[in-house]
Amino acid sequence: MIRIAIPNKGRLHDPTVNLLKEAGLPVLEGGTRKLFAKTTDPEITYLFARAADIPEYVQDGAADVGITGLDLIDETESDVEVMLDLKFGGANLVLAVPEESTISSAAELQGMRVATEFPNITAKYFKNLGVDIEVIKVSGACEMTPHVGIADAIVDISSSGTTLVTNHLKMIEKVFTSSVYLIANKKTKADNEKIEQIQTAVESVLRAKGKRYLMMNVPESELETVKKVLPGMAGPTVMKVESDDSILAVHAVVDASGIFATVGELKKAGAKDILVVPIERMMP
Ligand SMILES: Nc1ncnc2c1ncn2[C@@H]1O[C@H](COP(=O)(O)OP(=O)(O)OP(=O)(O)O)[C@@H](O)[C@H]1O
Ligand SMILES: O=P(O)(O)OC[C@H]1O[C@H](OP(=O)(O)OP(=O)(O)O)[C@H](O)[C@@H]1O
Ligand SMILES: [Mg+2]
Repeated sequence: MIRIAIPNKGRLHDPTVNLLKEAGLPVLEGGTRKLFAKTTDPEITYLFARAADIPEYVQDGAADVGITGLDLIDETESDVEVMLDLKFGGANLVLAVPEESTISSAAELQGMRVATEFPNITAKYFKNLGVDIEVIKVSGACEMTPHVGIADAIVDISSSGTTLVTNHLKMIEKVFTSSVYLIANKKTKADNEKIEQIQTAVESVLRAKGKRYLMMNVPESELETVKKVLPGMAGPTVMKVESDDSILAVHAVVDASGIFATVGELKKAGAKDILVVPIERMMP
């Protein structure tokens, strides 16, 4: 039995549950108040936990696999296998000072106080720079501390940057870049087929998100021109259309990012009846 720890609430809960669903491992009989849930595979169960606790649960074997933020993994210095960047929940830990402050670099904070919810990451960061500071640990509302004389600067999570601006703070350094990762217990991970399958399934979803499946009809005479628009592929699939000898059906997987230009070029090259279809999962 493999137990996967996933965030029980907060901003990481929904995207995690969605990704698992897309990977073919939906959370069944879920609900935010439950501790455990099943999925379609009888050998996998979900354990709902606080995002911040997940790294230690996985390290200690309370869960075999986990999904949580890299900042939380680093902060807890958990000894886990970091397997895969899931490309959501992106945020930076930033060093910030009051708008009116003349301090513009970490080095200038020598001997000063820095408030944070991430004392370990903060201490490591300043130690690496050889700058002595006092870390003030807070458990929330960190942005307020420089304005009430508790700290001279903060290290806090920033994604849109709105909170900093609202609280009259400015970023002076980026301390840590985080996103959500798939992690595993180091002992269980070794040669565990089920964990490998979970990784493959999730990876296949991420890979597919950047791609689109294109289907089109192409007059036989235009095939070579159309093929030139679809470069870098293993080659499109070309099929005969039963009702019309002069028309070929061409299918190809293309990058989603360039789809606007690709469709325009295909049209110019003579392709017709173009369909752009999302791909659920892609396994190499
Ligand atoms: N704008 C953001 N603010 C806070 N955390 C964020 C943000 N964007 C991404 N994250 C990531 O989310 C994780 C924190 O999730 P967590 O569930 O603990 O916080 P939350 O959604 O703010 O919930 P809570 O209400 O319990 O604070 C961290 O890994 C963090 O990097
Ligand atoms: O750059 P932004 O997009 O503004 O996001 C950053 C803010 O979001 C988080 O707070 P959250 O909303 O989780 O409140 P909390 O402090 O109660 O956890 C974080 O602690 C920052 O304050
Ligand atoms: Mg929060």
